[in-house]
Amino acid sequence: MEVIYNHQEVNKKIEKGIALGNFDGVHMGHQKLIHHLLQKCQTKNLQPCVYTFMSHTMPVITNKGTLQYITNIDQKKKVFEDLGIELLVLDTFSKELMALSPEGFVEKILVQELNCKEVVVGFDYRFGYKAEGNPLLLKKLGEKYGFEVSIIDAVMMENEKISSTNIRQYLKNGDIEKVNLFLGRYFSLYSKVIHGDARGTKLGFPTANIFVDILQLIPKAGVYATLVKTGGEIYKGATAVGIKPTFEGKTPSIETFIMDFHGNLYDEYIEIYFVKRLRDEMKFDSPEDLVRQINKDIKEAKNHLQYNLNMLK
Ligand SMILES: Cc1cc2nc3c(=O)[nH]c(=O)nc-3n(C[C@H](O)[C@H](O)[C@H](O)COP(=O)(O)O)c2cc1C
Ligand SMILES: Nc1ncnc2c1ncn2[C@@H]1O[C@H](COP(=O)(O)OP(=O)(O)O)[C@@H](O)[C@H]1O
Repeated sequence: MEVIYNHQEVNKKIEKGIALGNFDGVHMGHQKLIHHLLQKCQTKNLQPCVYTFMSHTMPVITNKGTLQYITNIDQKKKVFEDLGIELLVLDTFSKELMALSPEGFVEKILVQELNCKEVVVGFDYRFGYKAEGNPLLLKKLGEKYGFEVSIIDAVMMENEKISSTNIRQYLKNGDIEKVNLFLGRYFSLYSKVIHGDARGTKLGFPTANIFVDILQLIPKAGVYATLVKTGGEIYKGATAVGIKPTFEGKTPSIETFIMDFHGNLYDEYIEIYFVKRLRDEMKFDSPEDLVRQINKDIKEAKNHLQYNLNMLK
């Protein structure tokens, strides 16, 4: 899959089918949309492309601060590539772009720059100045400029609409199983191993602490059964999310004891897949009490994970 960071660098000669949206999470609804696009592209011999922005557009449009994301750019790239997208355009949501009317966006970006012959969007897609354009307008503009538009309905699961907003709420509540159901894969964090307080080894449980971008949405504080990918291998893990109240911690950290692993992970990138929430984070009276509980957590995590190890590629 080719990744381009500026619409001006796209090869205009190639006719494309394009999926439009923010795609945070690349959840089951997004995946349905992508599958629809791939089918259309195959029938019409078009290059399947996703056109999206480096950062979410809504906080910029509504001027409401920032929005934490479910999937970072690296993860989005991987999921789109795995789905079969051939070109990913990660454009900058610039002032010029923002100022384009809905028709201006269609004419300048979709038609002139991207050579678009097919567009697929979700039912709630908005575009153009102040997000004034909707899917019906896009359909009309498609007739004028010569491309077909498909509008994909919300995908439902357990009587609920799958949406990035719902997934964000479930993550905040620690309902990781619902998050995983809606994503159609395990929620994961992909980041670099950093130094912690160097206490883990002394306690008998070294933990790989990862760097967390303030824009990354993380699951509710607590202990989780996780799978950990490092060096191409997958291990079982027990991950603590929180401030370590036992040690009067203040800043949130994410740290993982990796089972059957020995080695140095500092500065390596690891991916942590959240499988099940085990308990809330607690303040223990002594480090010994914490260690007793960590032993129990590891046993419990192991039990939950024994059938899940093969679920990851
Ligand atoms: C499975 C597991 C569960 C944990 N649960 C708690 C907890 O409930 N409360 C707490 O204060 N710290 C908890 N911790 C975090 C430990 O306090 C932490 O691993 C230790 O302080 C080492 O930190 P360091 O890596 O920064 O040196 C947990 C760690 C693990 C691996
Ligand atoms: N089984 C393991 N699980 C997690 N980290 C391990 C393991 N074995 C060795 N390590 C290494 O030990 C480091 C954690 O040691 P720890 O004493 O907790 O220090 P820190 O506070 O810097 O995280 C990890 O970053 C990793 O490099």
